[in-house]
Amino acid sequence: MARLPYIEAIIKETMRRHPVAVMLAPHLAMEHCNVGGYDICKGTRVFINTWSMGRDPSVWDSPEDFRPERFLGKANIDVKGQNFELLPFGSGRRMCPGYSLGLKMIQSSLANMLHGFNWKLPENMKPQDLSMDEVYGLATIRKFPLVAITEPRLPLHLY
Ligand code: HEM
Repeated sequence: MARLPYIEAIIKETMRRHPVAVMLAPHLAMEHCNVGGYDICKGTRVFINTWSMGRDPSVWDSPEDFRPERFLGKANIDVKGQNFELLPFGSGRRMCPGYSLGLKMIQSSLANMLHGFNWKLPENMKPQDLSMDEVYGLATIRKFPLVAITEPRLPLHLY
């Protein structure tokens, strides 16, 4: 995967715009603390809204644009809980313990799907017609299923 930086950038950009968990699991402040100038009292239940963070114009340039290139050459912005502007797996002791497996599965599936097939939208449909609306829930899913046409791009004996 280290040699497929654009695939990695697509996944980061997707997780910024469409995080699987819009709201991270509730966390409880064990002690009084101050985060970014905000006092958080002991016992406060804290909700992290990754959806809003990914669309914050004070953090992201043109946040509504889907632009994987924003992550190229910026290896310092990662999804592993150290860059607080992008927390699709949470952060700290309660962050997702399956993040490495999850990332590898998404990266290899996407790379294989793009390597093995040409993808296009159904006839007459333009990319801008594609609804990217979501349904809020424990995990965020598309409001309207994606319909795409695939055709093999490799010799048939390889499938
Ligand atoms: C792309 C795939 C995945 C995403 C986006 C994801 C996302 C998350 C998020 C956002 C949390 C909450 C973190 C927090 O509140 O700080 C979480 C927790 C958790 N995830 Fe994942 N996850 C993924 C895959 C997996 C996989 C593959 C496993 C197991 C094999 C897994 C197991 C868990 C467990 C056990 C927790 C609870 C951790 C705790 O509360 O201490 N996840 N995940």
